[in-house]
Amino acid sequence: MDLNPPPPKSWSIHTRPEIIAKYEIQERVGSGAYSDVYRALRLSDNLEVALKEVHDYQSAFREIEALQILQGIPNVVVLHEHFWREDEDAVLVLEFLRTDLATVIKEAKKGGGLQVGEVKRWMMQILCGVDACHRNMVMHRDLKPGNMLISDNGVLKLADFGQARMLMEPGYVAADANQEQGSISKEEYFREMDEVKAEISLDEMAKQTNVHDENTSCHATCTTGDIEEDPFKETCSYEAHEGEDLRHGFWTSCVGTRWFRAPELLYGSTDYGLEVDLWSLGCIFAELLSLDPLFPGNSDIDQLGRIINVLGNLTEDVWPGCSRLPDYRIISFSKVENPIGLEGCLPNRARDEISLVKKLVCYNPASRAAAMELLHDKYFVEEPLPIPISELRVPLSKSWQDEESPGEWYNYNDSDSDFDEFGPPRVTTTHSGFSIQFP
Ligand SMILES: Nc1ncnc2c1ncn2[C@@H]1O[C@H](COP(=O)(O)OP(=O)(O)OP(=O)(O)O)[C@@H](O)[C@H]1O
Repeated sequence: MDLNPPPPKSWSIHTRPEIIAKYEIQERVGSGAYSDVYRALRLSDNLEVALKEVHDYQSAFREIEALQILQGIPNVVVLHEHFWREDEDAVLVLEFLRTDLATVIKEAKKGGGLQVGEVKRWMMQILCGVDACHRNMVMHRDLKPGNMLISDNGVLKLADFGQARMLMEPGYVAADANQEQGSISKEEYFREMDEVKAEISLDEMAKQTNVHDENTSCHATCTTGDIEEDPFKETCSYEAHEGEDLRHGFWTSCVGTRWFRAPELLYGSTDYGLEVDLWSLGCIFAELLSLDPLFPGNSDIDQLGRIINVLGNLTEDVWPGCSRLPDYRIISFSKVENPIGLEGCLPNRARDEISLVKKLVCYNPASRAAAMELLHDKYFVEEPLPIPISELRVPLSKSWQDEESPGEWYNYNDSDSDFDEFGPPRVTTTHSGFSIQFP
């Protein structure tokens, strides 16, 4: 159902002379946790663009940096230019993309479904985009169908890099569906990422001060370094701006949209990597196959509960080392005797489709297949073949907000609501504090 957009959070874009001198603002077409997005025309040539006014410093910084690194990659949204002056919100000028993968799924569910050849072509485009991000050591951290925008001619583009992290200096070869891959192996890029993370000393981290904006969300953090420095002084960097909790590691676990959030994040990991994107990919692929979200949790505990009901309990047998996850001993679930398995979530789907999802939706991050590997999966070269991009059915517009969406960051910090929704927990005291068990 298309609903009217809520009122914009700011009208400042209409009063910015440097913007209205170059663009004619048409209408607001979307908004997110930190942004308002407008359709506009570039006065010089009438090109349709999206003006994304970002109300959060860190989010703007990350998005601009990631899009600059990923410039020229066919499956990533184009950043034409940006405006960002002191004391003003950043405004990103992006290519305008009318619809998204969430709308494709919604339309398919309304009637007709998706043909296997269509599913394969959407998947391949997603894989090309994610592979390019990972080759450039960009961890997106918020992959979901609504962040996969689609052009009128069927090209899918990853968007919304406001939560992305740059893991190291860019320079890897961009992925292209028609190009031979292999300039860097999965092992290499995960190893290099680990090395880079190891190089960041805790001393350096300790110099940083987090500034939490309680009115926005738990990932709205920045550092004193951020504020003082010109954000674009360095063309590339590995930023150690996170580290909310130096006892654990370098990253915040508070990222991504719940339904697509990897179990290591749900268990509070701060030492995770590109594999969190691979989990999200698996959830998106399952949704393309079933037209329903794989794990539509209504709280973080419910999210974990749903995953456990499908994959079984998380134990050292399935993921050696999982018991060291920060919240592993705090949140425990009763034994699930008969997990339904991914087969149970994808009835009527072929074995090779389920096995593709299994390569991504698995507890142990090290077992998840890299995007590059999946691009070479036999699934994509077997009949029925992926249909040409020009034959994809593209919705004419985007459904506004999904009424059933998990509400992104809504109530993330409200742990009480999580517990209420899941059922009565059993709380016991332990030598290190307490433990909560859910039925
Ligand atoms: N390039 C674009 N072309 C057309 N519409 C866009 C574009 N970029 C964003 N939008 C629209 O604006 C909405 C908000 O954008 P986006 O998701 O990037 O913002 P956000 O504040 O980072 O969101 P989120 O709350 O998901 O983190 C999107 O759902 C989409 O509808």
